[in-house]
Amino acid sequence: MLTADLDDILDDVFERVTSSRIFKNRDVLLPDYLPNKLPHREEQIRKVASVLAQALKGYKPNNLFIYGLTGTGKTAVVKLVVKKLSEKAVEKGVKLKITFINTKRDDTPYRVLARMLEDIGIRVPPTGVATAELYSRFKKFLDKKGTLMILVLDEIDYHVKKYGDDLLYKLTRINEELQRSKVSLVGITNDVNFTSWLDPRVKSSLGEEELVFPPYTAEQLRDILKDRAEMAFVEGVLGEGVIELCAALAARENGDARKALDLLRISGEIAERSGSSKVTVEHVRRAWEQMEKDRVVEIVKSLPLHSKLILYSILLLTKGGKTTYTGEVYRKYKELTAELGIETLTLRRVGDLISELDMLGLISTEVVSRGRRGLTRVISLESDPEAIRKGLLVDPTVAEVAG
Ligand SMILES: Nc1ncnc2c1ncn2[C@@H]1O[C@H](COP(=O)(O)OP(=O)(O)OP(=O)(O)O)[C@@H](O)[C@H]1O
Repeated sequence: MLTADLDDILDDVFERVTSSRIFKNRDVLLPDYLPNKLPHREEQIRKVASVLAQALKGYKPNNLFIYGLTGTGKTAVVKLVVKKLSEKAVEKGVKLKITFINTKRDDTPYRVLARMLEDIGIRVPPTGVATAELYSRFKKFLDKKGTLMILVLDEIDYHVKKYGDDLLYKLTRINEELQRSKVSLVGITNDVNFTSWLDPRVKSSLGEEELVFPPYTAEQLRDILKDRAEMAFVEGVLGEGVIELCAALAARENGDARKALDLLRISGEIAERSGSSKVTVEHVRRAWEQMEKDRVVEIVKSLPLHSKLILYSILLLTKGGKTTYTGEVYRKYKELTAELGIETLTLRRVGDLISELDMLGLISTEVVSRGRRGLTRVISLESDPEAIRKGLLVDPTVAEVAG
């Protein structure tokens, strides 16, 4: 390609984005944007605020445990409340330190402790100090400050599943070892079974106060989307039924506001790329399809190797919309493992992995009778073959057999 062509293309793209006829401010639809208003979360805001407001009187707030499915506004509510709370604390001259840590991003005990130290102004090298040492430094320096700390641990299940509840145990006991400071914990998770990972003492201490965030209904999502759409889109570009369709589709997916907002944003992006002056329900349908494909790619990428090889066998055997069955899949899978020179799982284990692929919605299976030869499962592909292929080929081992 000539450089001039490239310049033309980029100029065209930049021009289109900067002079968008669709978006006024696309960023307000991104997941990290924190709106000033959270419709249909008044009750949760009130509860979080009333627990944490004790800090303004100089008392240690009770620990708080928050549970709710993904996209139900847990992070947004807590962030909004702590933002206002720290403003109030400054206004009232109350010593309060609020630290927010996402333990999916800062997942190791080292990183969590390092972040806590950094937040009270102590620099920590990225590695090389024992975590026990970090913990005692934290206690020492926090106590020197004589302050109240609210420590929010978002997506706490990631940390606990990987590293156990040691750190959480220490943190729930920390006040017994502090003289002049106090720490309150706010744990957030979207995993219903999270507390089964916890020692009963940690569970009861973290859950001094508990709060559940219910999924949003389609009507509630509509209100949320309307508010954000006003800030995000140029007036009048949203076609009839766009918000309603986004809300209805996301309501079906466990009332997930993040998904609803993503859907609205991607619909706008598709409208923009296709040079349309309006966002229509057709753009929403295309955006939904694209999100579904992206979801499939992500699920496939995260499968273990043997599941990928089984799925790849199914992909080959169901070309052109055909169906296949367990015995045939097992033969193909055996060929692949032989070609790679790796162990072959038993037929029984492969049968289990096929059931898992079914549960993930990637394939569908139906048990049929083959007369005297017993039962077998008829297998067909349930998700987009291209998306499955794309997810599989990211794995170099699968790419090797795919030639
Ligand atoms: N009531 C609401 N009003 C406006 N926006 C909302 C509301 N609830 C959630 N959102 C938005 O939806 C997105 C997801 O919300 P949030 O991150 O708070 O969900 P979450 O429950 O913490 O999800 P996860 O468990 O996946 O972390 C964010 O962009 C947030 O601003």
